Amino acid sequence: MTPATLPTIAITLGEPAGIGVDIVLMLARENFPLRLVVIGSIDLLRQRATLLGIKVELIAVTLQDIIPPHCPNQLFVINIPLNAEVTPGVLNPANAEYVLNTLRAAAIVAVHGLFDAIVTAPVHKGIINAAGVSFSGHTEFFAALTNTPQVVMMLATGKLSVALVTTHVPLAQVSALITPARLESVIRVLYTDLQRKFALNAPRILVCGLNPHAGENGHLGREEMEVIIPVLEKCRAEGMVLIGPVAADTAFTDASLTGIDAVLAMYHDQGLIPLKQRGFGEAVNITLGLPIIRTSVDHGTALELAGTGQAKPNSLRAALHSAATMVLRQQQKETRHAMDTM
Ligand SMILES: NC(=O)C1=CN([C@@H]2O[C@H](COP(=O)(O)OP(=O)(O)OC[C@H]3O[C@@H](n4cnc5c(N)ncnc54)[C@H](O)[C@@H]3O)[C@@H](O)[C@H]2O)C=CC1
Ligand SMILES: NCC(=O)COP(=O)(O)O
Repeated sequence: MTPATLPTIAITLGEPAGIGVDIVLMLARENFPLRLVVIGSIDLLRQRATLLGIKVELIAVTLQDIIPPHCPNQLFVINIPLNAEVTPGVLNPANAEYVLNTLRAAAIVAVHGLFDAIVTAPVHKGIINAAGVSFSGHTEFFAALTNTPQVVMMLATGKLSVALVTTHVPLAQVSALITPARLESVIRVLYTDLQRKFALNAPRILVCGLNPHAGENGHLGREEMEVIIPVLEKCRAEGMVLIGPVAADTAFTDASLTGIDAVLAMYHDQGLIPLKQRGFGEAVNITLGLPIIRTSVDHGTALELAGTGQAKPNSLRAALHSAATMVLRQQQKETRHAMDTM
């Protein structure tokens, strides 16, 4: 990779009272072949760096600037001003708009192709809602900003990738949300992006049932018979390899996962408990279906660790690596396509 082809990646700092700022500063000390631009408050970075004893040169840039390859202990920053002073660990609804502004800026630069990908540090969904803005997550926020009708949340660690049919919704609403239309479009996005972004020609997807024992032939719930099985049959008829619906309680055993590229879980905790059990702190959250590349950490704001130096940057490092890999894969595909059409 020559410096000219190094991906440019934007990182948003997330909730200012959380560990997002800390782990970005920690990662800045490392060496990696990328161009990095932080989107967030330069004052906040300066204050937290002092608190953590991290020596870092912070350089304010604009969208017109060319970003050089990353050098350890240096960060280029698109400054988004805070609305209020920040005390690590203490949430303040006054800064919710600041957080949303960082996400809006990141989406704009990615959609317009100024940067190749977005990596997000964690936000606090509760405080944004407390500030009066209905917000269920980056996934849904970026879907709305980019007018994307169907996005899919997928977390990956090592060989396990888990995608979700429903994301941040109350458990009581899950069954009603598992409609044939939604399930089919989630499967199509997952299948297409496993091919496009992960270079899997014929992905093998293991689909969980919703009910205990995948409904036990309708005796323990009817969603499998009425929704899941018909949709899987329709998609299989097009050649997709879809295994299931399988009982979710044994879907994540090593035997069950052999030869599987991704598991499709029906709801958040069905998929993310086993995923985080395997690799919490090392996994990556990827939004499939977006017109931009977006990855994130697998953890939250960990308010109690902010400013202590105890937060680990491993998941953020993995999220950067994963975004860069997807960018390079896309660049190679575009180059091949250009050569084919010459
Ligand atoms: N990508 C995102 O924006 C995400 C945001 N969240 C938000 O974060 C907030 C807090 O969520 P919680 O359920 O408490 O989860 P959490 O992930 O913040 O904390 C769970 C446990 O893991 C520890 N932990 C988390 N990240 C760590 C790190 N990098 N290094 C060392 N230890 C770490 C925490 O100290 C805590 O004990 C919520 O508002 C939630 O919505 C949660 C997950 C992802
Ligand atoms: N459980 C994953 C999570 O909360 C992160 O969601 P998002 O902010 O990436 O949509």
